[in-house]
Amino acid sequence: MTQQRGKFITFEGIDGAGKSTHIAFVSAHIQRAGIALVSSREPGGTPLGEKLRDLVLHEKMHLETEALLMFASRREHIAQVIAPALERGAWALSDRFTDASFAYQGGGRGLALSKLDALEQWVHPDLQPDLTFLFDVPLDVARARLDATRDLDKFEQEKADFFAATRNEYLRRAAQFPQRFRIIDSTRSIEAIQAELASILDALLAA
Ligand SMILES: Nc1ncnc2c1ncn2[C@@H]1O[C@H](COP(=O)(O)OP(=O)(O)OP(=O)(O)O)[C@@H](O)[C@H]1O
Ligand SMILES: Cc1cn([C@H]2C[C@H](O)[C@@H](COP(=O)(O)O)O2)c(=O)[nH]c1=O
Repeated sequence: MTQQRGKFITFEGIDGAGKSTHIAFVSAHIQRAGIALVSSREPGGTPLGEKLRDLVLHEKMHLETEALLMFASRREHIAQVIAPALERGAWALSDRFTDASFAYQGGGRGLALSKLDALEQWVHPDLQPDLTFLFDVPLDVARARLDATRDLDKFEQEKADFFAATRNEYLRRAAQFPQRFRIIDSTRSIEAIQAELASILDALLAA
């Protein structure tokens, strides 16, 4: 019998929207259904990808260098982690994927979306998430959450207009691909959000 391909789930949102808070919950919910999974992040997810992450989150660089490094990290992540997991029937969870490149490098920084389309076609022509959670909050809510918790990296130090453009591009992508995106209103309590995540996951588990 052929092994059924696993599902690929991605988590997106502007910094501070709350996506990382919910990944452990999603992971535990899927594992309770008896499904093996891998959970990783972008940029990063492999030893090489984590080195690229350190560079791209802390060094100033040309916008196109930044986009290329995001896709370099992604190429390695797909080859080493995501594709092998899906092929053996495990599910793969990724804290950010290509929608983040469209939102941050395209929306936030203004890189032509046609260049991102070309990179996407080159790096993963046949791979798209089965489900993308977009954790959505107004900018002031995200900023207040970030300020309360940590030292800010290069992206997190960007100004409100950068995040407004990033959020708009996320919402544009969600409207473009409604079959895979679920927009999660992340102004609600963590418990209310997790009840919604559980019901979306249960539908996917039953499919
Ligand atoms: N629904 C929520 N209500 C209140 N606080 C929240 C909520 N979700 C997350 N937080 C808090 O906001 C902070 C940022 O959350 P988290 O790290 O999950 O954000 P993030 O979107 O993953 O950010 P980044 O992308 O920068 O890693 C954390 O302190 C978290 O506890
Ligand atoms: C994948 C990807 C990420 N980014 C940015 C978005 C965030 O600011 C950081 C990653 O940090 P996180 O808070 O741990 O999610 O990187 C990007 O600009 N482009 C991308 O493709």
